[in-house]
Amino acid sequence: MTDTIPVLDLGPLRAGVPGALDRLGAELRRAFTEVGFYFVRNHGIGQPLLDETFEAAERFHAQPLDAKLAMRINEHNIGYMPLRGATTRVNAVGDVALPNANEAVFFKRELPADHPDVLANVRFRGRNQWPAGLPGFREQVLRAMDAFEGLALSLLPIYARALDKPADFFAPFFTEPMYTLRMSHYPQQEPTAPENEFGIAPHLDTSFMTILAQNRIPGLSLRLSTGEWVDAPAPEGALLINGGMMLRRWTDNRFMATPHRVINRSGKERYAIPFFFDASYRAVMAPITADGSPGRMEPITYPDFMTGYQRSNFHHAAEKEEKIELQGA
Ligand SMILES: O=C(O)CCC(=O)C(=O)O
Ligand SMILES: [Fe+2]
Repeated sequence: MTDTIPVLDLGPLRAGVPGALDRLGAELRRAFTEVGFYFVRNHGIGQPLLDETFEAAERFHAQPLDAKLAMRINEHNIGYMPLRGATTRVNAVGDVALPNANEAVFFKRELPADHPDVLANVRFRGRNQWPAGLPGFREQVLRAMDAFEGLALSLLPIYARALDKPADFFAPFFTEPMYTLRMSHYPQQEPTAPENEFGIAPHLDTSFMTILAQNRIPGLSLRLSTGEWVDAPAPEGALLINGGMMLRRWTDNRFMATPHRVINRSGKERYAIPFFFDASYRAVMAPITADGSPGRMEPITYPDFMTGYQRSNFHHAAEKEEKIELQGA
């Protein structure tokens, strides 16, 4: 399986070796036309930072339920989503009836109280909610998000070259990228749990790029283009990266978004810290076609895309959307 998922070594690029960018671009193109996932090595994010972020996720979820519910997820998609708070209804590979067996908390870029988007209550531009009783937690989350953002930005020239664009092609779209750090807790699923109960059901991410730190507890699997589900390997020191629906759409379906799922029958508690990375809030993403033609999809922004998606997948969003629609009616 490590044979199947390409491994991109960022060492030569970071060392400024001539030709490294174009070589990585070719490898990335292959990754996104054949698999939809790739590993990066020599990515520059230290293992201690990742370990401490996993620990922070564990500390967060170990709090009493009341403390977590005090920062319940809101219309900005920031805060705590209780166990079985989401059912994967769209993008699924099969029919999924049961809510996902995970609880999660979501953080976005830290915005000051007087930021114009905060003052105007612009959707998905709200302030983070932080737990009251966890010293050092906020700082840890901010450190992790900074590190993941830095890595994601450093990969953009590779994406540009993979699409035969100049290295700085993506820069104007990512002046203040949107991102979300999700800290998930997958309780052990009982051996007697129904077949169609998942930690997270088969889905596509919405993102342009998802960075996933290696997990010591297995459970993640991917669906190859052959239709076969395979367990994701976890090579030491590497990070797993995939593209979601935004990448697929923006590349006019040239780059694939690959279905994946989690089942936690490991007999242990499992935590995950995926980082979802997208263009700036107001960036207009018109299809990047091979021949410069307009492409199949309409140009779209992050909020327009996300509001369409949210309506179908998150229970809290569905309720909110209904209220919003009623207000507008
Ligand atoms: O828990 C994992 O390993 C992956 C989680 C995932 O696919 C997601 O949160 O979108
Ligand atoms: Fe995912």
